[in-house]
Amino acid sequence: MNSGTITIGTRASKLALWQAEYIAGEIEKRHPDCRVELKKMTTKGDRILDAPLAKIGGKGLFTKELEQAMLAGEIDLAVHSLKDMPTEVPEGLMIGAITARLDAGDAFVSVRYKAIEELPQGARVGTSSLRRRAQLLAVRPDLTILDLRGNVNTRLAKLDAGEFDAIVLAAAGLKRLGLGERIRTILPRAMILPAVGQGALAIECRADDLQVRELIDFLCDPHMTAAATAERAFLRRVEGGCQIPVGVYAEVGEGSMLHVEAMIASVDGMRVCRSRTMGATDTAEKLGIALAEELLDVGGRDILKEIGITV
Ligand SMILES: NCc1[nH]cc(CCC(=O)O)c1CC(=O)O
Repeated sequence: MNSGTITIGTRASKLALWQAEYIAGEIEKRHPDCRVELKKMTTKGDRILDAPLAKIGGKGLFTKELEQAMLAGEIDLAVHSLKDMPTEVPEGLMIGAITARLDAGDAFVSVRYKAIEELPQGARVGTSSLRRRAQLLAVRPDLTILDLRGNVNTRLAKLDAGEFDAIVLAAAGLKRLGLGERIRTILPRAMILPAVGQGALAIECRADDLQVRELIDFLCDPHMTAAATAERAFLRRVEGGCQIPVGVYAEVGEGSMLHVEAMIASVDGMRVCRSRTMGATDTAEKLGIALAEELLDVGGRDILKEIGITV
């Protein structure tokens, strides 16, 4: 940060830009004498568009280049979708703030059909997420799940071109882009548990940059921070990324208790291990780990072993 100017690094997709501009606007509103600049960057996840993320492998596909630029001092902040952030943050960096979620849910989007129940036998549903695939197949084993990658606008264009009968996307991304009217239904959490951190933004900064840390502190949502702590602890314990079919959702409810719900499924949706727990918000990390242990013990470990992950 030089003379009141902060540089935010961002991916160049419409959604990433919207998110970075939103955070830049919030910072400037809160700190009128601070100027925020955006620096567009490309990540590995942006360059490889023809393969499912689970097949590309590796963690931090959407974050690594931004993190390297931050460590090199070229940018001061990176704004990410929390769900794109690996559970381990590189040495020297930290998540300085986690915002409230816009919407944690997954959206059912279709030209012809209003809801998943209306889809005919064998209907073609587009998603490259193993989590969505498994949970869709668990309730509708007849569906044909087809790979669908690309940014939100590309995915909608493929749906509109008739490649799919329906697609499933994060509701938050659609809403942020002003495409909320494309959502036919939000899939209920009883059917589809979201990805870790879905719908929330993470603002990453250098751990030793106290000035910037203080500047962004107002963006922290305490309830979401507790929820994210539990969700990310769960994911860390099951060694997950976008490579495995896991879903988890935490929320601070009545009496300030943190409720956590999670699932591990086989890729074909035939087996789903699902459970929930609750406790005080300051035990978020423990709750997430305990839930992971429970699910591993009731079948999750075997499911992960089949896809080559030993925990
Ligand atoms: N996987 C890519 C990605 N990362 C964040 C979002 C949406 C916004 C969010 O979840 O906060 C999306 C698109 C999607 O899953 O449909």
